[in-house]
Amino acid sequence: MSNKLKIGVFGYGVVGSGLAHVLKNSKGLDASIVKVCVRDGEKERDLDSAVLTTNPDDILNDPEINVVAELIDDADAAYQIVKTALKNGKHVVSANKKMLAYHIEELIQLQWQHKVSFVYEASACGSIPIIRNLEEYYDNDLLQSVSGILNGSSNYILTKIFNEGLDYNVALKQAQDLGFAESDPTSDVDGFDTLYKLIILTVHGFGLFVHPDQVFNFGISNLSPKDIELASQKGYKIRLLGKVTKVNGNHVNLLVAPKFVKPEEHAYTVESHYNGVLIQGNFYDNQFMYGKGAGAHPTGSAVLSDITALAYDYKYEYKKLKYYGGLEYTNDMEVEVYLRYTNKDDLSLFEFKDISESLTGKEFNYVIGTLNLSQLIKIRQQIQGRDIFLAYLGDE
Ligand SMILES: NC(=O)C1=CN([C@@H]2O[C@H](COP(=O)(O)OP(=O)(O)OC[C@H]3O[C@@H](n4cnc5c(N)ncnc54)[C@H](OP(=O)(O)O)[C@@H]3O)[C@@H](O)[C@H]2O)C=CC1
Ligand SMILES: N[C@@H](CC=O)C(=O)O
Repeated sequence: MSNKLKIGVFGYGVVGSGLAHVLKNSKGLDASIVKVCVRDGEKERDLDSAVLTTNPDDILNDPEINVVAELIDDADAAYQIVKTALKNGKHVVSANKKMLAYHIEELIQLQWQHKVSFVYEASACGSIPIIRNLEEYYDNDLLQSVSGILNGSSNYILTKIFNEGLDYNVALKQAQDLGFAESDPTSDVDGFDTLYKLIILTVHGFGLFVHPDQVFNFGISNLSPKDIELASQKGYKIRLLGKVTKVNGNHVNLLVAPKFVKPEEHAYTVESHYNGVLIQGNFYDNQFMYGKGAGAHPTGSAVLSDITALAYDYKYEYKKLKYYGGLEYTNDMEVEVYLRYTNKDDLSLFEFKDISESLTGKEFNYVIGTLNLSQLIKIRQQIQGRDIFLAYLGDE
């Protein structure tokens, strides 16, 4: 892009203010924030009132603004903003994984149609440049799986519980106060945030659009001290993982669930709000990326990196979509799971093919066994609200 970057920012919360801070502290980029649109014009902010607005059109219809940074916590409003910005010929940077998970296919088409760039590195794994790497380096057929800890808040909570014995709700409150959690933190703890990120990584890693409803996701909100005790006795930690795997060469599966993690696995070492992504491929085997997955400055840095890329006319090429299509989604996969349940009738919902370990007691019942993921998808509405906890075993 030959022109100076004139940025219109939507949102001045954790990420928006983080971007302003890192931009102020980075030299050599000819870019400035000329307008910031927020929801509440009355809030106290460290911003010149001349740049502040509550009217989206002040950015979307300003011909001087050539880059829109969409950093708000409302996915529906974000979708409208991003669509209009692209249609108005503006380059767009976004951090909004929920919006992307539901609308990425349409927004990719729109950016092509209007010949602008749409980049969103901050939407997956905070400061880890995973999307750019999937685009540029893992741009061939060798990639077999991408898995890991994609959510900083849940990892922060699990670390605090395991390492310090902190109460779940206290740890969650800390994650919120530190700016790691989503405005609705159920997205973090119930695995939706991980799911949205995994969907984005699947587009870039495997060239496949998967609707969030197709994927089984389970979170950590039902975790009990008994689960932690059992995992610890076996020498495991519990971590919330997202995993996309190529199956039998022409299918792809996505899974989001807590996992019993062994000391020799990469995820075992990932603590606090850090994320860790394991990339597995033919011939190169395992590669691991690690970094801060949430918070103002790590995420602001990822947004700044996208803005800098725009200065060099960077666009995602979506090579996997264009040249490696043909993969289909499947949930027909065997998984080994740990299921802890309170009500004995709940066990009958699960069609275990074999059970390797079980315990039935007054207050604590569990089984470890194998079942098919497609069966879990079928019963996912039924298991909601029940006092059960589920974690998978097997490879990370
Ligand atoms: N926090 C993090 O670590 C990370 C967050 N993200 C993503 O970044 C985005 C922003 O998150 P975060 O900064 O934490 O959220 P915050 O809640 O801290 O800030 C949200 C901001 O959006 C503004 N806003 C909400 N709706 C509108 C609207 N319709 N028009 C204009 N402004 C609006 C709010 O305005 P007001 O201040 O007036 O309320 C606020 O400034 C989300 O999509 C999130 O998922 C991605 C990676 C990491
Ligand atoms: N709430 C998210 C923020 C970054 O994506 C997380 O905790 O990872």
